[in-house]
Amino acid sequence: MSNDNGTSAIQRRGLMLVLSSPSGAGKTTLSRQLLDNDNQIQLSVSCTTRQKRPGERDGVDYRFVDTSTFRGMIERKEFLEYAEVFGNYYGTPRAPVDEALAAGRDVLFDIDWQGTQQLRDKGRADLVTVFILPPSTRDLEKRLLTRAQDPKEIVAQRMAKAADEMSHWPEYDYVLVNSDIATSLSNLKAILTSERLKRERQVGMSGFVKALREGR
Ligand SMILES: Nc1ncnc2c1ncn2[C@@H]1O[C@H](COP(=O)(O)OP(=O)(O)OP(=O)(O)O)[C@@H](O)[C@H]1O
Ligand SMILES: Nc1nc2c(ncn2[C@@H]2O[C@H](COP(=O)(O)O)[C@@H](O)[C@H]2O)c(=O)[nH]1
Repeated sequence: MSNDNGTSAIQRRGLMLVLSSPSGAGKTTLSRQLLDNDNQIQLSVSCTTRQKRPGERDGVDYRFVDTSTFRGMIERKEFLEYAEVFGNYYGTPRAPVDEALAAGRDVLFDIDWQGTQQLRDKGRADLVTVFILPPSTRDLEKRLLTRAQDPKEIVAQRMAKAADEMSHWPEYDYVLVNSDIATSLSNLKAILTSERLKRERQVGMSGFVKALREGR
């Protein structure tokens, strides 16, 4: 695994980049753009019991499962975290995350504050958390309506929860106000780059410096 500061083949530990926000602030949009721009990070595909939206693909956007399948996965401890959000279950399958991190790859999570708290409670050293805020409540509602993928009553339900969800912003390492998507993407990439360059994540650095000091 190489890092991004010009030194190649220096091994580093993978990190877990978590994005949370009130529904409609732009997590999914930002995640897709980040994944398109960065080949060292992969999406954690969650399981959910909610209905598939038009255009969503099973196994790509989510794994769509029924409630009894989800409960079975809880019992078998197959989730790294799970929560009930807007009346449906959502959970992060554990195995793909463990595999990616072990291979030194980064994992991107689009999960709510409850799931983030569970990961934090497990003391995951590789956690980097980002909360995304909309520029205004009006913009948030406009985004949910123009996304045009949920019925009006679902949009109203999500708007009713937004204030509660936004109260969790101080629990996160970074906070972005997603006004302009290009600026937000650039800020997110800056966070990722800085976090990757942290000394403790560059586990191959000691060997590299040793070789340098020996004149190799
Ligand atoms: N900076 C932005 N400016 C204008 N529109 C945006 C911006 N970011 C996202 N959007 C639009 O807002 C809508 C909601 O975005 P998105 O689906 O990414 O939100 P989300 O936070 O993932 O929501 P959810 O939690 O419901 O999955 C989409 O139609 C998207 O194109
Ligand atoms: N705790 C978890 N929350 C999750 C997970 N996957 C998605 N989510 C969050 O649910 C809401 C609603 O998502 P939507 O796709 O129905 O709009 C949103 O806040 C997601 O971040 C998960 O695995 N665990």
